[in-house]
Amino acid sequence: MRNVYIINPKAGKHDHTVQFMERIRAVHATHEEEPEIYLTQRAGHGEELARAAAEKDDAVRIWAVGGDGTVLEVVRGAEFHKNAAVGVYPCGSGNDFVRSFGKREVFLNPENQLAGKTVSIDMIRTQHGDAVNICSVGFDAKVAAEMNYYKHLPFVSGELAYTISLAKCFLGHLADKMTVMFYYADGTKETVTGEFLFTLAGNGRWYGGGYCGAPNSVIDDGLLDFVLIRKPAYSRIPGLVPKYKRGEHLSNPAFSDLLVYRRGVKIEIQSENEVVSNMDGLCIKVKSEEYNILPHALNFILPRGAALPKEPKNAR
Ligand SMILES: Nc1ncnc2c1ncn2[C@@H]1O[C@H](COP(=O)(O)OP(=O)(O)OP(=O)(O)O)[C@@H](O)[C@H]1O
Repeated sequence: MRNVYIINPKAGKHDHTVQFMERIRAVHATHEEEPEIYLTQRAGHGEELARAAAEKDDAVRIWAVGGDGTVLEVVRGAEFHKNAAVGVYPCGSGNDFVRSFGKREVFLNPENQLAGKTVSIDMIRTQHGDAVNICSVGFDAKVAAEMNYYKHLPFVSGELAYTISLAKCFLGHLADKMTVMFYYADGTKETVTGEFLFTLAGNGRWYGGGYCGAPNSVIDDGLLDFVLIRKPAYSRIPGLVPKYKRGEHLSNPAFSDLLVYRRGVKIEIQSENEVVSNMDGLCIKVKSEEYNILPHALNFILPRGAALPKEPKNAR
């Protein structure tokens, strides 16, 4: 079994490469193994390195060492390769992807990683490349795009960056007229129209540096959770944001006139205006978007002490 580490030295607030390489070499030495360690040289390099590692036919574990952007690159390079499994050392600013499985510390422990098991998880196909965690269109995607600037400022955590960006975006354009078509697992469809703050497709649960946008999402069920929030009055927003952040929006009465919640295999979104589409933090402008489930597209290394998210009791 080969062990490949793809380290993004630009992830997070400081370069942890040297410290990390020492720990990795030490833990593999106890197993008499020599890991392969690569540093990303530029944006997109992680995907190239992961693909090159996965395309050799032997069994390989590829660890993304960085934040959610690094995870996305490595995942895109390794998806659909049966011989390859992807693990994560969350060293970025937000590190939202691993929150669905457990505590960050569990993932940062190399012994936990090496004692982990491989599970098969779903991914999301978009018109602009695949994603693994959460995709969204509208206001919260605009917040994610803005946040990419703030999170690299000194003393600004991923969570604070999201909050600053949120406050700034609330001063601008809030909602867009959208036509949204849901496709269900039984082959039926449903169309919903309205003025929406955003439309979200969750495979994982957390995004935006600690916002639980898809609290019921199960990452290996072959389905996506769709969360749409209609435009609220400005005066309600300060009360809604903390509840949304905690993932209470699916059950809290404060959202009952605003929430559309569905679970299916595909969503098509058409917007009257150009809107931002966010794929695991990668943002582009679109007028239409499509998110499809890719069942069991990725082998994922679940470290010892972490667990696959299960559907919460009384979720439906
Ligand atoms: N050598 C490099 N120079 C500049 N950018 C790089 C380099 N290597 C990778 N990148 C880019 O850095 C971006 C940010 O990395 P990443 O998302 O992992 O960290 P983060 O933004 O701190 O964490 P998070 O996304 O969890 O908030 C990635 O999208 C990646 O494309």
